[in-house]
Amino acid sequence: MSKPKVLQLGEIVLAHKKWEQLTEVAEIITPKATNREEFIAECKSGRFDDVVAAYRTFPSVSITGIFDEELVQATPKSWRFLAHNGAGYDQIDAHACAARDPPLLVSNIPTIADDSTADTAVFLILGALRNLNPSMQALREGKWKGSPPPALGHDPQGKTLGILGMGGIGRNLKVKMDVFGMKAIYHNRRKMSSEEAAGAEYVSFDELLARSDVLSLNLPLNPKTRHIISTTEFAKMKKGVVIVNTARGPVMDEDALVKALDSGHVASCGLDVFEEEPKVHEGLIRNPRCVLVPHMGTWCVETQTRMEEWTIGNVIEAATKGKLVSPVPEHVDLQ
Ligand SMILES: O=CC(=O)O
Repeated sequence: MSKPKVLQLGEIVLAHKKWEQLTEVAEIITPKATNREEFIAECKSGRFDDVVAAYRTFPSVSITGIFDEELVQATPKSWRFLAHNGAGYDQIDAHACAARDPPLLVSNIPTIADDSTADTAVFLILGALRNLNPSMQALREGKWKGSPPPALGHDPQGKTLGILGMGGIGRNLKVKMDVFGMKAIYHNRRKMSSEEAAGAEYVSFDELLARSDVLSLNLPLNPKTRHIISTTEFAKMKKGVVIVNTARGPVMDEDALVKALDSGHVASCGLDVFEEEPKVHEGLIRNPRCVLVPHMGTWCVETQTRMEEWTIGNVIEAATKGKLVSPVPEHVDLQ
């Protein structure tokens, strides 16, 4: 009997052993396309007609483009599963995938990225709050702390950490920042139990904005959360607030952030994600009070290995059992 076909969209960098397990149960094919137009043509050409599942990475978007309605409609009906190697799946329109007949079911990696992403947020909180970046920059320019030295930073102890989005990463961050003596409040679509929120206090969105000394964005990007933080929201925050974003750039209006930084209303920020990656707003680059990291929240051997392994596990389950291990929340009831 022939093996089910799996489409590989993106490289396997670390989890080679797990990939071997997949090759024992599935035949792997790779696209010939080098851009979206070619990929859609390849989908329509019949070359993927027996594909049942695909493995995909973030960078493979350079070949396929985003999985929107147009692309989803071009995929063959045999292709039922899309295993995404990442926590955030904003490159995939989960609703268009669900609406296809039959649905194209999507999985992500639910908890594996929590530690490393929260760790990145800790780094950014401390860096931005303590105002470490100007003198780190001055040191490399041979100017020691810089002249005059930068404004004094602030201790995290006793400050209020506002968490917008209390999922796995928000919760993980809350627990870690307890050690630094921060008091955590949060806002989320739904109020969680005290245990789920690790004891953080639930507040309304406006109260979160008004009370936070540091505001950390930990929510997924979707049409409802795009620019959830913009001019109106900055105006409701304390003067001197610190903003940290390890979620997705477009949840915050970058132009509005730059204006709030320039006016001094926002004291400093720590960003791992940007609105138009890899482009970074000039107003952020020129401002030494911005701690900037080029989307490296999960850039660690251990996490990346586990992310690849988990995603391959989803593909194996799909190819051999016709279901996913960790479907995205929108698709849980569809399989
Ligand atoms: O940004 C990283 C992820 O969503 O996994």
